[in-house]
This record gives sequence, C-alpha cells and structure tokens, in this order.
Amino acid sequence: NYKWEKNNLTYRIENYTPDMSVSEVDDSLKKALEVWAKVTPLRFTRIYSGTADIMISFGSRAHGDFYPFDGPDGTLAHAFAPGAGIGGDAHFDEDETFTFRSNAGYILFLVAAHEFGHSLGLTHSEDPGALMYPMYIYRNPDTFVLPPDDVKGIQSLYG
Ligand SMILES: CC(C)C[C@H](C(=O)NO)C(=O)N[C@@H](CC(N)=O)C(=O)NCc1cccc(N)c1
Ligand SMILES: [Ca+2]
Ligand SMILES: [Zn+2]
Ligand SMILES: [Zn+2]
Repeated sequence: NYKWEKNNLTYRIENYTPDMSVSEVDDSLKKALEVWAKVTPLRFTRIYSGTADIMISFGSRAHGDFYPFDGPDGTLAHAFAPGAGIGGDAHFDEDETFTFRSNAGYILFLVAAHEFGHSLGLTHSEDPGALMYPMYIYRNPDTFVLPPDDVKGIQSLYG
C-alpha cells in the first residue's frame, strides 16, 4: 500500500525538541501538514494519546528502528511510507538545530513538510525546485508555496 486508503488521518506529537518552544513546534508541524491538505482531500486531526497514523518524534542516534541517526547534519529526519505500525511515522534527528523562522539552523516547518510528503507516499524528486528534492534548501516559511512538481506528485496519489 503505497498510499493511505482514507482521507482522515491522525497525528500525534510524542515529544519535543528543546530548540524551539512547544507552540512553535506545534505550529510548524500543523502548517507542514496543511501544505498537503490544501491540495488534496486529506485532513489531519491531532490526537494526544494512543496510536496515530502519523506518530511524530525527535530522537538521536539509535532511536528504536533500524535507521539510527548520524549526529549533526547529514540525515536530518526520515519518515515511513503509508501503512500500519511505523508506516507514516516521522522521526527528526535531535542532533540538528531546528528553528521556527531564523536561518540559524533548519526550519522545522520545511523539514516536516518534506517528511510528511514521505508519510503520504511521495519519494524524492529530481526537480531541484521541489520540496521533495533530496537536499534541504532554505525557503521563507511565510511565503512558502508548494512547488508544482510536488502538487503533481501528491495529486497523482490523492487528487
Ligand atoms: C536518505 C534519507 C534518510 C535522507 C533524509 C531524507 O531524505 N529524509 O526524508 C535526509 O535527511 N536528507 C537530508 C539531506 C540533506 N542533509 O540535505 C534532508 O535535508 N532532507 C530533508 C529535507 C527538508 C526540506 C527540504 C528537502 N528538500 C529535504
Ligand atoms: Ca543528522
Ligand atoms: Zn527513525
Ligand atoms: Zn526525504
């Protein structure tokens, strides 16, 4: 199952990074999900206990799956394609500095929007302007618009 067979998905924030305030993390993650909700019939509901479709956590090095993180830089985060259990989950490397707006560190909103693309079934794009391009590129979160390549990709799955 390369995509979710339902449009109403749940997410749960399991823990927080000390780099940002709780409200900045909540807002960044909510906005990152909205990027995808805006161009699909997908809807995201936050839950505070139990198992959500998309479980979100921060961890470093070995953190409970077969893909340990690598310290500062390199891999910033990873997410699993749609499915039960770990499917859809997004993990962020705590050894990175995540920020809300400044470019002193990685903008959590941008990294999360990219990861949630994977959580919804997207793989990487060769288009250097795409959000799903493998390498992080700084963009102003206030003026961010989902690039056409990503809109095409997500609508080919959930359009
Ligand atoms: C092989 C994968 C586990 C690499 C991993 C990734 O793509 N996660 O989705 C990753 O963290 N890639 C880095 C590559 C890098 N250090 O630039 C990245 O920034 N991915 C997140 C990202 C965030 C925002 C935009 C884009 N294009 C990529
Ligand atoms: Ca890392
Ligand atoms: Zn992980
Ligand atoms: Zn990626």
